[in-house]
Amino acid sequence: MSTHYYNNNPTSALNKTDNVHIVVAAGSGSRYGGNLPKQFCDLAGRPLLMTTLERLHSCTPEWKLIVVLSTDMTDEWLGMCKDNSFTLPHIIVNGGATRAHSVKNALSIIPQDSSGLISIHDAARPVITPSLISAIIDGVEGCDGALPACAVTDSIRLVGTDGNSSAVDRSKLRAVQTPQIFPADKLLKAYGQELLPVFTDDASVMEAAGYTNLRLVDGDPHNIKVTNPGDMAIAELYLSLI
Ligand SMILES: Nc1ccn([C@@H]2O[C@H](COP(=O)(O)OP(=O)(O)OP(=O)(O)O)[C@@H](O)[C@H]2O)c(=O)n1
Ligand SMILES: C[C@](O)(CO)[C@H](O)COP(=O)(O)O
Repeated sequence: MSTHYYNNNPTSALNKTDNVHIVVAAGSGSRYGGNLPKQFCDLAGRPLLMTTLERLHSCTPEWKLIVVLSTDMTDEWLGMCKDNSFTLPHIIVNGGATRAHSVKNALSIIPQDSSGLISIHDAARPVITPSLISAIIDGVEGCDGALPACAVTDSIRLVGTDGNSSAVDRSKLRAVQTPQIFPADKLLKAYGQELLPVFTDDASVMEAAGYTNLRLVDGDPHNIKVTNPGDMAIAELYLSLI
């Protein structure tokens, strides 16, 4: 796996006490569609990923940034950075077959004796705010990790294999967002296990490894994941409001 230190000095890239944001941006954006993965599509005049990175950095300027990119998009991303005079230092790591594998690749460059915090954030969630990040960081204290979650506002039905469905008590459900933040030592251990398709987020990886003391903090309904066509316009609107 190659590692690219964008606008940074590789010898001073990561120390064991560093706090790190891992921004996963190696997906193909199949639900969003189009020729370019959504994280490189235009949001307010430049590639979405730049907004995500800048907002994370402005909330936590001392945290290091790792960006996970598919190998076939790395040169294109570097070109976009040049074209947009985007100079924020970040380390680029190759993506994996699934989101979880992309995270694992990023973790492979973190010092194994790291004592910092690691945040994992979807590139596709550009409307991240300082107050949400602060609440999650505060939430990690004394826990195995902290993650933002929102109450579900639609009614929910569970669909069986026979096509029948039944109502579910939505008061017990939460929709989970990112960033999800964990002590590095625990996260590194958790990602040592075999990665299963059911691991759709990092909290599920931690839980499967026995780290069940996970604190849910109030999520932000504006912190949407750009997933389907139309979501970009909503994200742009939300950015203009916050
Ligand atoms: N192999 C993968 C798959 C996803 N991601 C990242 O994980 C985040 C959440 O995934 P999702 O929104 O599902 O993105 P895609 O996988 O690109 O979308 P789709 O499922 O529609 O193809 C995104 O920022 C995406 O780039 C990643 O880094 N590596
Ligand atoms: C990590 C996540 O954004 C939390 O809601 C979500 O699980 C990602 O799912 P996706 O299918 O990879 O978009």
